[in-house]
Amino acid sequence: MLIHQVLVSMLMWWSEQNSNIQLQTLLAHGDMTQQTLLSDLLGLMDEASAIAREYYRKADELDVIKKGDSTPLTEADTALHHLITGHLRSMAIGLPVLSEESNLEEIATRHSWKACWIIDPLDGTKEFIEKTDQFTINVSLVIDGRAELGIISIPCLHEHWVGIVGNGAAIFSEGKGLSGRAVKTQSYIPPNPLVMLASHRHAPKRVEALMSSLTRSFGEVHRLNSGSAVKFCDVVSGAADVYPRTSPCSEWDVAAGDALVRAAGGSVTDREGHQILYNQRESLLAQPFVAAADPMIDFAQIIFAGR
Ligand SMILES: Nc1ncnc2c1ncn2[C@@H]1O[C@H](COP(=O)(O)O)[C@@H](OP(=O)(O)O)[C@H]1O
Ligand SMILES: [Mg+2]
Repeated sequence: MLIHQVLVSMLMWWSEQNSNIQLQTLLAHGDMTQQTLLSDLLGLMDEASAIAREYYRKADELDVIKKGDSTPLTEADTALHHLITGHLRSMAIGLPVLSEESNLEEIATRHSWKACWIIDPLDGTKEFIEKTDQFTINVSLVIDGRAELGIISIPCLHEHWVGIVGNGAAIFSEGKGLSGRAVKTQSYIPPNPLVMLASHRHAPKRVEALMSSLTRSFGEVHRLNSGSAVKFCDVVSGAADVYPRTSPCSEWDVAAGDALVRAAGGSVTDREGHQILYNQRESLLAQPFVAAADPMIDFAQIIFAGR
């Protein structure tokens, strides 16, 4: 075998043995493998992304409703919610779904769920309405409170970013099935400037406070703005080193990115440096967290100590 063929097959973690024990146990119930699961999910995300783009083309004409937390809702959010929840519920592993657009009745028993899908059918609805291209579709599989699998689809790039904790992460192009390219996070190398992610909507004071705590440890800190869960993909791609979040968001905004970044070799922790648990509390609002490309740096301590 040629060296490059050996390298390519080594990088294709998704065609190898699934070493995520939690996922293995769950898939055994549905007689599924990691490959059949991913192939099914990529087909679903192809369809969802195409529908998202159709709505995006006519975004100026969509009715926008303000929700309780004052975030917007469009017909696109609702259509994607129905498509994705319907498909996930019908899969052989038969798991419940917690979606940003679920009604209270659908998730009334959520605390008794050992495993579930947590999804945001359209993350970055404001970006969608304002046509910045930076909206995503987030799907995560949570087992015993931990995000084990995450997919962030970016319809405007025709890409699906996928991670399974313990196995790896990869980028799959739309319509190309399982022929993807593996990705790993990169270590921070001093004295390079540290790149910190934020959104242009986040309160300036909050962003400045985060930047100054990082400046004390790293010297030069650059800010990169991205909308929605694209920020997690930026951590994985090497475009940024760290994504600290103290502004409000919900568990469906975080879980897929959490699994993706950890699967790619990075870290995602709460302010105490602990792994994030999902669907465990009364509130579905996410706690402050930090996602980082280099897991050897204790960003939680640097950012949150003394706050
Ligand atoms: N006041 C608030 N409460 C809860 N979540 C909020 C919020 N303001 C913004 N968000 C969340 O932040 C997401 C956008 O993140 P960012 O500002 O980093 O791009 C929104 O995703 P949706 O568009 O899915 O609602 C929304 O869920
Ligand atoms: Mg969202």
